[in-house]
Amino acid sequence: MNIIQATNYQDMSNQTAELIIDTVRNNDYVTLGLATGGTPKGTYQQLVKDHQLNQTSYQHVTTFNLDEYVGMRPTDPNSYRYYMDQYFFDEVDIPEQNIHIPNGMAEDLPRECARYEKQIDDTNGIDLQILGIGKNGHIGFNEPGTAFESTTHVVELAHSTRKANARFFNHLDDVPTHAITMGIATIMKSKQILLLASGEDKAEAIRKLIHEEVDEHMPASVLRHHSNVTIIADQNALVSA
Ligand SMILES: O=P(O)(O)OC[C@H]1O[C@](O)(CO)[C@@H](O)[C@@H]1O
Repeated sequence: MNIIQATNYQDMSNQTAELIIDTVRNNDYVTLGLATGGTPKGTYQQLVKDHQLNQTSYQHVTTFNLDEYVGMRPTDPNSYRYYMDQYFFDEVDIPEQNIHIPNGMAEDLPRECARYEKQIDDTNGIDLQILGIGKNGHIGFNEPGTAFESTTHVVELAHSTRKANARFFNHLDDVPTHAITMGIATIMKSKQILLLASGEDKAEAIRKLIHEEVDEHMPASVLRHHSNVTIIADQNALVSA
């Protein structure tokens, strides 16, 4: 695993954006795997800035998001679709038909998961996957104990994850209990992975990821079995590493 130490959140965001921009500019077709949450917001801001300043185009880019809440309409401000529109898609020239996010409103959720997984495979897989990390080591919404062989599936969110995400909602009770997420095996099929982490809150998870053994109770640890992973973390997230 490569580890890039950034000085702070802004530096982490700038360095991540530069790597994404390089990939987007230097390939005729690119499939990006995208993450939500607080961590990648600054990266999207940099991508949008670069699109406005340097006209980096996303016409040839296809995207697959990691996850979406079950039962949440895309127009709900707390949905990940809304987040992506707000911070990235509405601000660049990506064609609507190139955007993919699991449909949390699907009536048949297992079927939606299978459809999403197949769509990723049919697009020839993800070239560059962006990941955040939960304090408990989750990637996407794959909570501790998720099988490393898992593909896109429905998960029940850990209480700690709902609590952490409650900051985006009015009340903890409003945080959905379930989500659709790419599985660990789906993430591992990506050709290249960038995992971002900022702040002391993530230091313990990053320490375990780097130093402890690969174990399903620490979902992110699976990344040590991937041949092209870069951790881009700021100093605070690396204090224990
Ligand atoms: O970036 P944050 O907000 O700390 O979240 C970390 C991780 O948790 C999630 O938001 C899910 O809880 C992921 O999407 C994200 O990668």
